[in-house]
Amino acid sequence: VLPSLLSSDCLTANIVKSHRETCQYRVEELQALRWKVFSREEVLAYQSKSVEEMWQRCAYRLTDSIQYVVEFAKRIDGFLELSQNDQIVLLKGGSLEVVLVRMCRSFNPDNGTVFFEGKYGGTEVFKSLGCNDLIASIFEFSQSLCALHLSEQEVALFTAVVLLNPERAWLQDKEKVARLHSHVDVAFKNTLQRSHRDTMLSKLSQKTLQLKSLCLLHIDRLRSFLELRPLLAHSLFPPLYHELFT
Ligand SMILES: COc1ccc2c(n1)CCN(C(C)=O)[C@H]2C(=O)Nc1ccc(OCc2ccccc2OC)cc1
Repeated sequence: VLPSLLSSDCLTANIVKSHRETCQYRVEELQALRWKVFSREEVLAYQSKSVEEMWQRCAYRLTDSIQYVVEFAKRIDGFLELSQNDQIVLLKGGSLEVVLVRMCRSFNPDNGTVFFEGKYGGTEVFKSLGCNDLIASIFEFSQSLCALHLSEQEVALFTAVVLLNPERAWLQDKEKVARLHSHVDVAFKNTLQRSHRDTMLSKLSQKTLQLKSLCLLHIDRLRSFLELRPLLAHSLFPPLYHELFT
């Protein structure tokens, strides 16, 4: 038992450290900004932006976050030992899922606002995107994830489990990813048991299903936005966003 517990604790420490180094904003910073809510005028300004400009702004903001998720993945013991192909498959399939889990740290459940471009705003800020169902689902997901009151350690381990998903299509060495995934899963379960939070596991598996449908909805809304503007994708979005989602 001892060796596996030691290695599991080492992996937990590595993942928590990797999260802390790549989480982009510390929770304290995000909490301290909660009072900075967009004014009526600022909301109206966002709502008068074109669909294209709003999609571009969101794509750039999300791509900022995704770059931190790429760095998080690279610091997880074992990730860089996977083939390049499998590293890209896991990031293509999981980076937005990780961003959406991390986003709960920058969501204020008391007034249903999320951090965006320096202040907090509600769903009305994103109206000109023209995909209120995607935005509503993201806010509902953040609200329900906040209700679990995940610690930073739990966010770190949960996002590592989400990222190292051996069921992603096109993996070359599925067994190798499955071994890495099971090590992280054991580390996560040990951590939850020690803090008597193992009731969390069933709730988190539901969250994983919701993440999958959220990301499919994002791809679907992005596709319908682009099918009317075929040439725009290359000029409008950061290359990484384009590479991951189109
Ligand atoms: C990792 O956690 C976080 C949380 C928040 C932020 C960040 N990181 C990076 C810094 N950031 C800044 C600078 O604004 C925040 C941000 O991106 N906020 C934000 C962006 C887009 C939103 O909805 C639109 C949308 C969501 C999903 C998919 C497609 C979408 O639209 C096309 C909502 C909020």
